[in-house]
Amino acid sequence: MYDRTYQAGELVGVLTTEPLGRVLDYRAPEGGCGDGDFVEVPLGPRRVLGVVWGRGRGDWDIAKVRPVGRVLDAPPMRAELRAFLTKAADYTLTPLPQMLRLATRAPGLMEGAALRRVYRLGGAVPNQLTDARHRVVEALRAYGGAPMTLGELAEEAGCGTSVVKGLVKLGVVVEEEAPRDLPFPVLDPKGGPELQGDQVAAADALVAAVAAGEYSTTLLKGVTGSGKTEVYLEAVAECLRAGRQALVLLPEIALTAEFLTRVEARFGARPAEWHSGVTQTERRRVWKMVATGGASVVVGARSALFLHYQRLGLVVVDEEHDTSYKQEEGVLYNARDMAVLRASIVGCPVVLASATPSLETWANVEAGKYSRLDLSARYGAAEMPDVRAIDMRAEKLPADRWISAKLAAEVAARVAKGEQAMLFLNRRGYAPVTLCRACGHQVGCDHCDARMVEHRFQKRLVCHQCGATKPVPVACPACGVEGRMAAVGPGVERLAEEVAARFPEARVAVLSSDLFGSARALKAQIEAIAAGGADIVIGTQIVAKGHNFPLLTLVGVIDADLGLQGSDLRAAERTFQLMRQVAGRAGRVEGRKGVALLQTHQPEHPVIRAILGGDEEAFWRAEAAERRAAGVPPYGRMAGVILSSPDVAQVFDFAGELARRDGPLRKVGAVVFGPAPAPIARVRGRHRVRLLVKAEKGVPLQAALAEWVGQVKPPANLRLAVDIDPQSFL
Ligand SMILES: Nc1ncnc2c1ncn2[C@@H]1O[C@H](COP(=O)(O)OP(=O)(O)OP(=O)(O)O)[C@@H](O)[C@H]1O
Ligand SMILES: [Zn+2]
Repeated sequence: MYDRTYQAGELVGVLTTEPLGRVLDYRAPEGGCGDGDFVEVPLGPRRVLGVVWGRGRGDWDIAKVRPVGRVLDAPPMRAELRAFLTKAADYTLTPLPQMLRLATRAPGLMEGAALRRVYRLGGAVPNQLTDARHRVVEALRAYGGAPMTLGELAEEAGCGTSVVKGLVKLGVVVEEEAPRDLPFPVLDPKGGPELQGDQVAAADALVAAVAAGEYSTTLLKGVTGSGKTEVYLEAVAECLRAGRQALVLLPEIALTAEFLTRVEARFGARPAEWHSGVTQTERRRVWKMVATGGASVVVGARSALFLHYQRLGLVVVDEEHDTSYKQEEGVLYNARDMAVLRASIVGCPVVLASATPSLETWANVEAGKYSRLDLSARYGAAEMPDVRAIDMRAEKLPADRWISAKLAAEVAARVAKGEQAMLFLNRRGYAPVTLCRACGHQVGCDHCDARMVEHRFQKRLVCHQCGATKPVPVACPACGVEGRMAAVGPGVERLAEEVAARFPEARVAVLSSDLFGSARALKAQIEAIAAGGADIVIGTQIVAKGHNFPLLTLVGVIDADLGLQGSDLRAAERTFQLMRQVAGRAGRVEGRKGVALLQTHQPEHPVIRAILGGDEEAFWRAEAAERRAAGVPPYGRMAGVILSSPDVAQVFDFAGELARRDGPLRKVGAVVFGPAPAPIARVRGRHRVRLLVKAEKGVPLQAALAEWVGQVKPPANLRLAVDIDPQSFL
């Protein structure tokens, strides 16, 4: 896609974010325009944002072709990004306008540069602040001193604007007219820790890859606590020296705060931050600065892949196995795979870091497509934890208790020594089921085929599918008998109750994504735990990822079998990754050896044995052999088609017709399975039906899929989504 310029009046194609299904023809404006220019074009009565996308097609009534309104004052979109969007759209079968929307999600793109009034911390030292005033100061600190508009600041602090104005009078907060969009401070690549053992060779290899300035993908596999982060930050440093930009993707916003602090310590200033929790003002600044070179390092969530890098030199995907890299709503894409695609188009290296890589990545290494670097020991003298099973069949626990005597004794021993214990249960809320003891009825959601989960903290039942809530009923909604509704099974809140009863002296902290109003509150809690502010930590999967709790020496997994149920083809892989990851939180400091105890009803299960045995390569080989035999990913290809409609008969009829007209799929040897009701057969009042397409690796599946679904036009209220390489089968 080479760039051309067009003289005034020449026909140009313009791609907009409107769902039109095609690039529209316009005439180049006075002064001409070029490929990639951001333009404002008339569309019906409106003016919309677009990007010049090649020469005009000329297949439009020439008398109706209108001129481009104006060329915007923004750096043009590079050919590289246009090519990436095109290929990503083709790969995920997403209409191009929807892809463009991912790349233009910055506010105010159509406005020019101007001054605006912003607020930042001033010199005056605050003392004796009211609660609301204190929150304003904290909000400014949390964003590392980045200025905010009055509205943003008041919203972040949860107070009225008069509180901010009051602080301005005191000199604690400064009000000023600032040019929009200041560049980010320059990061200093010098310094960094002295690397040890196999860290040295790994960092050298990554630095060399950055210096080469060519596409390559490297798996950086290192046991938990081995220094993967320190190693890839050396590659980031090399990128800074070479005057290129680095992107570090993290799987979860909750991890960014800790990570930014770490980058600041290493490079002397904070990098740009990009995710859904960032203010509009800051988003706009990041978008512009990335495009003009005023930001050299971006730390972000998957959507940071769609920024307009001026000179991208490195992409790091941390915890590359993490399922949250798969976007499950709107455009269905896997950020890890798209990172590799973008890097291959730009011509820069990708680092995939993980202690427990995905089988996809492992297989790509085996096939010689990716290279691999290993860090086999923890940093310093810290040792890997012992992992052991507790056979729950022998434990005979009463029905409302979940901590075995063995685990309880270990917890008590840690608490007595002043160390920390973590209890892991991957279930939010108080109890997964609310049941009537008189008739057996289970309370379900009114809009979904899902049971309501009791959240005692909120005093409500919550649907984890659609978010609907209702009070816990006193009388059974089915039989009307009062006072027999009972909570069945444990969630973290209920586990916390058991812990409080059994260890009344211990300080207990519960970490679950729904218990924190903001990322900041969660960060504060994590810091408090790291500093020794709790004896027992109870958590869902947010505790498994990336955190460093130096005092933690015991991890107890309440139900190691939880992930093994169900028919997901990745159940074994996911359980293995999660258990190894959570066990890896224990004993991260030298002299404090850690232990992980897995409560299980099936200690002989091959996956549980693999987790205990710790022979990872053997596990991957066995898992790979099974998938190969079954012809499923990564050794075969899959695509899911999810159809939904308020009308159950209509959606089954339509799915049935699609399944019968499978000619385009058969041409490439692909087979369609279904239709079948989706495991969650109704969400938000819509009935859901799935089709699954399986094909051999290497066949042109996307083209066949496009032809196949293109044969029949869905009725107006039926939604059809194609999920290439599906990760979840709900
Ligand atoms: N060469 C080094 N010099 C000083 N400290 C180091 C070095 N390597 C690692 N560390 C420290 O050891 C700890 C673990 O390192 P790091 O967080 O980079 O490991 P990781 O492999 O990314 O861990 P995880 O997979 O568990 O997230 C950190 O506190 C880090 O600062
Ligand atoms: Zn629901």
